[in-house]
Formats: sequence, structure tokens, C-alpha cells
Amino acid sequence: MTAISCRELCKTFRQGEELITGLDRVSLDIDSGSFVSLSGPSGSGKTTLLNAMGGLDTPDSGQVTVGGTRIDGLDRGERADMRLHNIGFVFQAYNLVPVLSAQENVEFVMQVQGVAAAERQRRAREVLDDVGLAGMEGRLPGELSGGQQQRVAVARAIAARPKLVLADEPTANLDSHSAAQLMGLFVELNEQRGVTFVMSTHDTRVMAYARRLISMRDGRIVEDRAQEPRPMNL
Ligand SMILES: Nc1ncnc2c1ncn2[C@@H]1O[C@H](COP(=O)(O)OP(=O)(O)OP(=O)(O)O)[C@@H](O)[C@H]1O
Repeated sequence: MTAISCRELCKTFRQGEELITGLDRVSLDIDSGSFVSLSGPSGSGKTTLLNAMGGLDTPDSGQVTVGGTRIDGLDRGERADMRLHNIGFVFQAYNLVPVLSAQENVEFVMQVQGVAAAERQRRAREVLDDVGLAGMEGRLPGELSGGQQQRVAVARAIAARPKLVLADEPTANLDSHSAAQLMGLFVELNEQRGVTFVMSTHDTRVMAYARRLISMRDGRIVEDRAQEPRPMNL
């Protein structure tokens, strides 16, 4: 089954007089259960593509289908609903709510989804433990390091049990041990629960785990190949 399908996606940004290419006729299909890394130089369009695939932004033209549903034509509310029930996001601006504790931040999405309180609390503890934050559940984002905040964002994304996780530079602020722990968790979710992962990254440690490597340049896909994952010993 196809998790995500993109057809001829184009996106241009206007900066004053200048037109900047975000995506230039990008087409690709990502199978359910894939573990994909998206790499390329800064400004090559990785985040723009993730935003389009996750319905955070709409392309100027082209089609995006997620889990069999066309999302490029949906209005804002419909896209928000689609995201809530299908996609876990791990983005660079972690978007943690500053006045909520780590535990409450993780519970937040599940609350919107209507998961019962006891189940929310149990799952939030479990995933915070999985990302190595046991004992820090009560801390506010401002009382956590950048890497710890990033792990709260990861916990929040996976606690809601999405079938698809889109991650923008998930290891950017993590030391080698935490990066390996995070990738181990992603691999486990991928292999045991069939969760599809698409991760933009500059990090060769992340690329080593991927089974499909996509490279972008100037808003286009310039390479797309399969590889045997070769996790690094960190
Ligand atoms: N909101 C915006 N307004 C203007 N230009 C934008 C906007 N968002 C992205 N761009 C431009 O579109 C191009 C693609 O940006 P994008 O963020 O997708 O690149 P990236 O590959 O994710 O880069 P990085 O690795 O630095 O995160 C860049 O030239 C960027 O400057």
C-alpha cells in the first residue's frame, strides 16, 4: 500500500521581488512501512516537501495523497483533522506548549483525539520513558535542554500512535548516544508496528538506518535509491 503519493508538486515563495523555488515538479511514492531519509543541501526543499506531505502547507500545483486521500484540495480544518488522526510530526520548532509539563505536552494530542485520561497518562509515561526522559515528566519545556525538548516532541508524536511519522532533522540537537537511542526507537516502531518514517536529515547517522535514500537539490529529487540499513555502533 502507498502511504504517501506526490505528483508534480510545485511551490514557489516570493521574497520581495525575488521568486524562490521550494519544490520543482516533485513526484514520488512512499510505500507503507518505509523508512526513508531525505537529504540535500540547505535550502534544497526538504522541509517544504515534508510540509506538503503533512498538509502543513499547500503546494501551488500538483497532488498529494496520504493514506489514499487527496489532501492538496482540503481546507485548513480538514487538513488539521487529517493530521490529527494520521500523522506524527517531529519538527525543528518543537512547538511545545511552554506552560505545560513534558507529560502534559505529550498528553495534549491524545486529549484532542479523545483518548481517556488514564490511558493518556499511561501512554505518555511509557513513551517519555522510551525516549529516555523518565523522571522528567513534570518539567516545563524551559527547564529542559534543547535535546530533551526535542525528545518530548518525539514522544508527543509517537504517543498518538500515528501510522506515519514525518520528522525534520530529528537528531539535530542530540548527542551520539541519544541519537542512536532515538533511531533505535524509530526502527522498533517501524519494524514492529509498521509505522512509516520519512526523515529529513543532514546526519549520516540517520541515513545509515534508512532503507531508502532520497536526495534533493534546488527543489528537485536528484537521487532515489534503496540501501541495506547499516546502523552505526555509537
Ligand atoms: N516561507 C518561506 N518564505 C520564503 N522562502 C522560503 C520559505 N520557506 C522556504 N523558503 C525557501 O525555499 C527553499 C527551500 O527551503 P527548505 O526549508 O525546504 O529547505 P531545506 O532543504 O529544508 O533546508 P535546511 O536543510 O536548511 O532545513 C529555500 O531557498 C528557502 O529559503
